[in-house]
Amino acid sequence: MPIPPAVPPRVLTVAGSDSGGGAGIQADLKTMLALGVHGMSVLTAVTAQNSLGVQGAWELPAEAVRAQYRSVVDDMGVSAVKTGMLSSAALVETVAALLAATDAPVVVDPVGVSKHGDALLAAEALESVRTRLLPVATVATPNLDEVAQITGVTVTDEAGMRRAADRMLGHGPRWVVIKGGHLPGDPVDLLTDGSQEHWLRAPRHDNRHTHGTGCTLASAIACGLARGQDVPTAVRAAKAYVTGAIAAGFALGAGIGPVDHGWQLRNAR
Ligand SMILES: Nc1ncnc2c1ncn2[C@@H]1O[C@H](COP(=O)(O)OP(=O)(O)OP(=O)(O)O)[C@@H](O)[C@H]1O
Ligand SMILES: Cc1ncc(CO)c(N)n1
Repeated sequence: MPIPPAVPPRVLTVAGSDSGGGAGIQADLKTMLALGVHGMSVLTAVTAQNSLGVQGAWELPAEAVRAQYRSVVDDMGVSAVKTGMLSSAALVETVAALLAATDAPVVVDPVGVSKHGDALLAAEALESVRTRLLPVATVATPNLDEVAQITGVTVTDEAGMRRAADRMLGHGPRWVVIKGGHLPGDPVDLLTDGSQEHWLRAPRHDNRHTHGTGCTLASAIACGLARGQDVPTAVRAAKAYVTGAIAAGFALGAGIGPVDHGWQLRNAR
């Protein structure tokens, strides 16, 4: 058996708990295990959630978020950070202030609503996302609903994705991935830093069990960055990983089941 490196790449997720295990902290930690890094977590909120929607959400105090972050970063160190559900303006501002002081690459998934349309971010927090969180992002990964909320651009085609990317980059992230998964046809994502443009195409899997796709993609990008990959390499690998996880999604519950974060491990058996 190969001897593992003494210090593995360490990825920290700052996100909410999804009791159904498809999205949120659970998706992030499973992705990190599957991609061979050490996963760590700062919990921002607890949701009661399943394949049918979000039945309840409870936010943690800013002090608890700050304390978790300090515990991890000051002792174990981080190679990359991923943010997900931040719930309120207070938590967005708290997390943005912590991240402004890190040298590690930061992947910001600006989570707004769940697949079922349940709010995971207060409307009044959007301005803090624009002015405090996006400027500290190495990569931001909005879906089309989040793009509309943040920039006001309604995207219906690839030209619209380009316009939306320009507007997103205006808020300060170094790179943006505009996720086109909600457009009809094969899912296309646009990765750009304003000078390079990469169109990432994959076959659409008609599996409706897609709970957690966005969290999984963002975490997988953070894993690649933690391994020292450049942004285009990390995003391409993450897209391949999430595509496989969607193809293998689990028909669990009466609604939208979770993607299978362990699909590569199962295939390898
Ligand atoms: N049916 C599908 N088949 C293949 N790829 C898909 C499918 N749906 C989405 N994707 C891809 O999955 C990734 C996540 O995109 P999506 O737009 O679904 O994120 P999201 O809405 O933030 O997800 P969630 O809210 O569940 O976390 C993107 O790379 C997108 O292109
Ligand atoms: C806790 C949590 N974070 C993110 C998402 C993404 O939609 C979700 N459904 N739940």
